[in-house]
Amino acid sequence: ATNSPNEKMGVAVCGVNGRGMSHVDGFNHDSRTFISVLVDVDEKVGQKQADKVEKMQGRRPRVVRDVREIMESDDVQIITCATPNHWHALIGVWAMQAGKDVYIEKPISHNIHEGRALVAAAQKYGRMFQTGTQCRSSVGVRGMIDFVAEGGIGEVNLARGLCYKRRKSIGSLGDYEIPSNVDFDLWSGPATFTEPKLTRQQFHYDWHWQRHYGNGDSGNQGPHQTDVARWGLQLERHPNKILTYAGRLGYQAERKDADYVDAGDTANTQVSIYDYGDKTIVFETRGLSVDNSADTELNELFQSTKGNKVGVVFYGTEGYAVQGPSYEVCRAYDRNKKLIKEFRHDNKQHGSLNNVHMSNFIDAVVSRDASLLNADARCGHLSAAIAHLGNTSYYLGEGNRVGAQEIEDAVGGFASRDDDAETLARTLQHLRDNGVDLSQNGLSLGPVLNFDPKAEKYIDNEEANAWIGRQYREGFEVPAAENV
Ligand SMILES: NC(=O)C1=CN([C@@H]2O[C@H](COP(=O)(O)OP(=O)(O)OC[C@H]3O[C@@H](n4cnc5c(N)ncnc54)[C@H](OP(=O)(O)O)[C@@H]3O)[C@@H](O)[C@H]2O)C=CC1
Ligand SMILES: O=C1CO[C@H](CO)[C@@H](O)[C@@H]1O
Repeated sequence: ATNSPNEKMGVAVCGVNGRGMSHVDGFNHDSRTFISVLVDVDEKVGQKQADKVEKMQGRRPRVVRDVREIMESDDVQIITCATPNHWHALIGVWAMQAGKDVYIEKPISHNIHEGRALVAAAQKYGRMFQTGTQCRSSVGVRGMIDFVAEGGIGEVNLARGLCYKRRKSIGSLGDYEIPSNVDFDLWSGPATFTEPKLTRQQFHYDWHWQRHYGNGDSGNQGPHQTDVARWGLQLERHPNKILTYAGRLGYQAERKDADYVDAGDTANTQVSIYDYGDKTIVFETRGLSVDNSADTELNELFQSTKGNKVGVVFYGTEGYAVQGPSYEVCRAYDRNKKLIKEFRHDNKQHGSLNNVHMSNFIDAVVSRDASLLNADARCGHLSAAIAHLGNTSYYLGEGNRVGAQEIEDAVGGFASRDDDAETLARTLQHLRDNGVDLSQNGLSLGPVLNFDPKAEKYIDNEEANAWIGRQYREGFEVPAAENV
């Protein structure tokens, strides 16, 4: 390691309004790298954050708006991406084609086609690729996963991921002015323009809840937890069958206006069931309040009846293992829910999770050994795909607002290791607790999707296959895996 910027590897961070500054922290913290460029389509955001980086490392990074400008730069060896989701894959593919190593935020893709392209590009160009799922570098999570693998809670065939995270309405659907500093053409990139162009009040962050750019909370918070679920169940593949019931509900009650239309179009309440043959993952998203909910067992396992619950529960024949509520702490319980073991990532002792995950990536970059990576492209692809598969079932059934009985019948006929009727009953109770009138605004039921994990296509379902990719704008096409 050296203190001379010239002898360190230069890092360009793309998208620095929020998460990108954690990338800055992580790479600034590692003595092998320095921040050479900030890329942001909002020049003002880029300059403001460059002031901070200059104070941090004593050298001002260049600020550019268009990521294409840095592909040939000699002071850029690594490109990281914390832009909105619809840009992740294209930046990743372009960077790897240009010979850069990449650190890409979760979900690494906006759709399955993009995840495939990233996996292929990393392989073809021999680049190091780390996914921003930092739980993979948590000593606590790893300890729990090892414990589960050694049979610590018996045989395990079911994991439940939870994103119970309060998300208020993002404001009414409208026609809003694009902030003057933003180059909207560039911001949109691979996403075709909508008409009107901007339909949400807050430009930043709330794109997560518009499917054109984001993937809802199942694709935002979700990939952290589905990744842990997949890891613990040792599932290095896609599922065979998927079923979702979901809706964007409760905002009329929240706003006390029966006609209120929120600008988001991703589900804020969603249960997706993934059948992997011998194992099941269930992922539950709840954006309405879960305070004092009727989820007796989950309340016990998370040791709380209040606030958000973000984590994973593994159900074993001899007990339970739980990641959450933080990424640092995991616990194992016996069948009577008596605590038997705790696993911790101690930020003081082990280093902050964020930084450790980035240093793991830098280790691989320096040694050119991809086997060191805690979350490579395929890992990121499989976990992001879980969100895309579940959302596709929702989008295809959206708006049918079927009754509870119809959902119960559908989940009853679906091969699952979960008590599906109980999960449905809890979900319905949760909605009632939040003032949702289920006779008017019920959940929608998606079709069962049969998926070919090898071909990465839905079986005999062209409507679903249309969601594998998207219509790209000219100049912003994410190539097919075969053409990267
Ligand atoms: N691993 C983790 O724990 C976390 C991961 N994330 C992930 O990070 C990503 C960003 O989230 P967040 O920071 O909250 O979102 P924000 O909307 O706050 O920030 C995104 C930034 O990216 C900029 N941007 C948009 N397009 C481009 C582009 N083509 N090139 C360069 N910059 C661009 C935006 O510009 P403009 O200023 O014009 O809007 C904005 O500054 C998400 O994908 C999210 O999933 C987020 C939080 C935690
Ligand atoms: O990864 C993430 C975890 O939490 C953040 C804050 O809610 C999310 O927005 C984010 O994208």
